[in-house]
Amino acid sequence: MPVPAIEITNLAKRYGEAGPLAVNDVSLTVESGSVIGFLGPNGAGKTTTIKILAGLLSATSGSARLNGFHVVDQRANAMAQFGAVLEGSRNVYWTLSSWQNLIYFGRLKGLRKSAATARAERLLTELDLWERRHQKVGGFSRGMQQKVAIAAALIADPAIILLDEPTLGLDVAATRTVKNWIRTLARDEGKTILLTTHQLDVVEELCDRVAVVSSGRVVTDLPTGTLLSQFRQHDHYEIRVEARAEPVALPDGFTAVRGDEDTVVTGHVQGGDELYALIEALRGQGLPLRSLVQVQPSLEEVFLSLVEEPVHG
Ligand SMILES: Nc1ncnc2c1ncn2[C@@H]1O[C@H](COP(=O)(O)OP(=O)(O)OP(=O)(O)O)[C@@H](O)[C@H]1O
Repeated sequence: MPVPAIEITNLAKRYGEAGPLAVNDVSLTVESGSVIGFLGPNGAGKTTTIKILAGLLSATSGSARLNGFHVVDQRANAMAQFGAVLEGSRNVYWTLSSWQNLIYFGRLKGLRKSAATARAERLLTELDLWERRHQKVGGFSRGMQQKVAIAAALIADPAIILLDEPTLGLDVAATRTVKNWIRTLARDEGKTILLTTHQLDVVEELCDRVAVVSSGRVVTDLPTGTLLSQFRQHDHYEIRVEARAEPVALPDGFTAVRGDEDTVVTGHVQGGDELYALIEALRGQGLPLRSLVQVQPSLEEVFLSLVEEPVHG
């Protein structure tokens, strides 16, 4: 069997002597070339796990390996396997330019000057930062800073990429750039990517698989499609009709909230017949239809229901 890119075995982490377990017996195997979403509510233990993988924190018990190398016992080899962008950290130096940052991190990762230069040139060009390569990163927008941070993580062309909230705080265009880039790294370059996010679209578009952690434990580990389809069986609709003074008569299970202009009808619809029946009921009352949207659950709602009742494949 090929060596997994990431292998976490019974990992636990307690901050301080008597603190709670931030990570509580996490085991996870990620095969080479896949993109895994490492998801969970705030405080679930995602960042702590990633910091242990990145050698920035020591585990209380259990082990982690990157391409077979133990992150503590074979530290130098393990550290050469990955690049990381950590949440809430300054991953690059703001007083340096993007060019200086990339050369610095390239040299730190053991690249020769010529290799670092060639790689930095390629990364900055791909990310559309070449023209501004000599400007200080501190003056860049959040999206550009994030692009530089990702480029710095990729400078030594690592096989494994750890991304903690890679699109947090980015605008639509920067999010699209980062997502496209992650997709290219995975599909065209065969990188293994572990990412955390609270954005459902990022999971849907990028992740082959999703592991959900809650209170330091993995509660679900499934292919993305399988997991998301579990939450799409009961389709939730939001229908806006013109607001009227008289109450709206609705089939069982639907609620209507009247606003100034629209009345918003919400509820779960089991199949097309029920949806038609609802629309007919509204039409029968002479209520002009303004809009109809299928509302997808947020990741937070998915997490909440998983914590209450884990889904298994
Ligand atoms: N340096 C620290 N000292 C003490 N407790 C900590 C420390 N860092 C994190 N924790 C605690 O460990 C638990 C897990 O935190 P962690 O940051 O790993 O969660 P997370 O899943 O990444 O959350 P988020 O989605 O909010 O980033 C939380 O209860 C947090 O308060």
